Amino acid sequence: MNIIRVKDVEQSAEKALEIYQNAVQHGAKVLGLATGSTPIPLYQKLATSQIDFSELVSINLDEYLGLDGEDEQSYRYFMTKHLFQYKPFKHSYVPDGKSEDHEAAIKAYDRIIAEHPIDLQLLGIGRNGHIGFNEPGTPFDSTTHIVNLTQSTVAANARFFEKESDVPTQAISMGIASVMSAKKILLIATGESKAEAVAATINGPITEDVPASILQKHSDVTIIIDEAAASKL
Ligand SMILES: O=P(O)(O)OC[C@H]1O[C@](O)(CO)[C@@H](O)[C@@H]1O
Repeated sequence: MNIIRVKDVEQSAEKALEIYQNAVQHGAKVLGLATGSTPIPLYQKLATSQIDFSELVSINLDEYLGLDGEDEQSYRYFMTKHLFQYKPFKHSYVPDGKSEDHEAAIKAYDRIIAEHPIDLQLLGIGRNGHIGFNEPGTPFDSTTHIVNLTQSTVAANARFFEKESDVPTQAISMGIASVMSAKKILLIATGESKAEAVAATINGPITEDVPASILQKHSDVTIIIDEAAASKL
């Protein structure tokens, strides 16, 4: 694991931008993307950068079940708002949260990942160590699947909704094995609320109780953390 400690959120985004510039210059063709508040400063820098994504493919980690791409709370909408409207990709895949046939949507997404091997996978991390929507207890060999969100995750994501009861309780998420299949992984964690999860991910045992701890087994992981997120290392 390559740990990059930075002073604050701004520096985390600057450092992450360098990694994207380098990856695209070296021929990256498929970018695994994440949502949540952590990646927003990076997306702002990518949106105003000189990088051309029009020949690249993006594959997003997850999508709430029951929301379609036009729903302002959907992750497709989030990605369009923060990145795709400024930097279109050749194709941007997001799991289908509105499919009537979840099994078909899951199989289709696994096929997309198999046909487009991810060169650089961006991750945030949940306060409970989740990656994507892979909550604690998710098998390390999981591929795309339907997840039941924990109360901690529903509460953490409620800030984007009118009220907590509006937060979907299920999502369709790339699995941990799907994430681990990426050639390179970049995890960004900022803020005190992630300090425990970061310490468990980097120094803790590899356990399904902390999904991100599996990253210790990946050959090319970079973790960018600010001082607050590094405070329990
Ligand atoms: O970056 P945030 O908003 O703290 O979210 C942390 C994690 O929670 C999720 O948004 C899922 O709830 C992940 O996609 C994200 O990595």
